[in-house]
Amino acid sequence: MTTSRSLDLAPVSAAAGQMHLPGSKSISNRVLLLAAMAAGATQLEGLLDSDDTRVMLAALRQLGVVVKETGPAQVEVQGGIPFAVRQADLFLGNAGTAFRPLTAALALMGGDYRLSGVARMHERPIGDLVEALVHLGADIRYEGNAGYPPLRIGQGEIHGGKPVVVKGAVSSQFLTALLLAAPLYAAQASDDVVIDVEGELISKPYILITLNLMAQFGVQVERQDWTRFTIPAGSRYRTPGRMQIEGDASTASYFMALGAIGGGPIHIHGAGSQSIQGDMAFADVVEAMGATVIRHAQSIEVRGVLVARGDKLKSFDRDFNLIPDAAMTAAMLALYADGPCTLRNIGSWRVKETDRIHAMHTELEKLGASVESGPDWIRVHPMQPSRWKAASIETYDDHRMAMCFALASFGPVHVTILDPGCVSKTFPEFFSVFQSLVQV
Ligand SMILES: O=C(O)C1=C[C@@H](OP(=O)(O)O)[C@@H](O)[C@H](O)C1
Ligand SMILES: C=C(OP(=O)(O)O)C(=O)O
Repeated sequence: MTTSRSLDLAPVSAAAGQMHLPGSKSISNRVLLLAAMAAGATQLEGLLDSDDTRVMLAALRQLGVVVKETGPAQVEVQGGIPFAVRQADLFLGNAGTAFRPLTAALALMGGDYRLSGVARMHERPIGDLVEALVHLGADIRYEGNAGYPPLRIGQGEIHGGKPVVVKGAVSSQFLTALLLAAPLYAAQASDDVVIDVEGELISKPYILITLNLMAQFGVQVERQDWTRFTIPAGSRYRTPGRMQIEGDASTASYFMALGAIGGGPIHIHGAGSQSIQGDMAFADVVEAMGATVIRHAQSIEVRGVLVARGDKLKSFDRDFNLIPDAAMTAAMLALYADGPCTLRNIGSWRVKETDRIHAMHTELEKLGASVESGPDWIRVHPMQPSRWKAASIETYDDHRMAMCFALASFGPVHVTILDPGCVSKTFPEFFSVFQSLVQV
């Protein structure tokens, strides 16, 4: 039964069927901004319709960018810089992919802006990005705590010449933000724009998404390893005319998992071997755990074991730095493994929609699981059949907590998901799609 406050999931035994992924969040928010910065009209097809893209769309419209809805999941963006509106107060919810890139773009736009979000967004760090932009001459002030939103952005005096230095250990979105915004001043610059990464860079595959999409909008970035990125002087965005957005690979992870523990086959349409998203590597994770994966160009099929009948997946001890979002799904699969599963190098979980290491640890224990965790790792022990406890799972306003814990319904107890509506951050229809694929 569904209420707005909770969703009761009865034990399920198997899963099979077909599903179509909603558009990729990471790609949708990048191409909305790219299309807004590229002169002329861009048709975007397959756009994600969720909280994170709605705040980006609303912000762009507030900034004077004309965006017309031309069909389902389809918009036409009339781009051009600078944006027409030079003064705006923008609310960006909890969308990192809107907040970070808009901070960089608006810092170079020559207007006066205020950027804020939900309370949790004001606890998510942005200092490394602000520091890089301020060194470049941007005028950015913290309205509350130093290092965190809300931000006030003024006109600044951007000076080129030196490399822009950014740290990448807290979030790759800071580098993505600088890269996406770089053509705003590379267009007029007489020298190439150089961005250097200081120290470790996490979540690297997301940078490849950024570079790929910038190239589709006419800007070729030269990458030297993961330390130096060069945007040629004179680079400016050109509209590709039309762009098809692929399905969301992080969302695909829940359905790959469903095939792996519910027998399958689950056929996931919208992203496959041609995907530009790093989270497609979650297919390798389920494969290593014993599932059979068939990769098509734009879809993927997963068959697996029947954990409700007592079958087991193989355990793992793995570094998940490259796929931090899909990693949460792997933590759930650990319940059905043949030994303890360790997820390493996931320190960024602490600063996402919630402290995900804490949240996962706490909620898995409510189900009866034995869990250990440290600053940047978590270990989940497989569930013994007699240990399962019916539980109400807190979701901490984190869409991935809600989507992950749906996978607990393969245990023998009822699982209640609290505030299931929080899936609207990236996949408002998640639970109806999930329920259409499972059998009691
Ligand atoms: O650039 C992106 O689209 C994203 C990068 C990742 O963040 P971090 O780089 O902060 O790990 C990821 O967790 C987030 O959901 C989307
Ligand atoms: C970390 C996430 O989101 P954001 O884009 O807000 O960083 C996520 O979707 O898991």
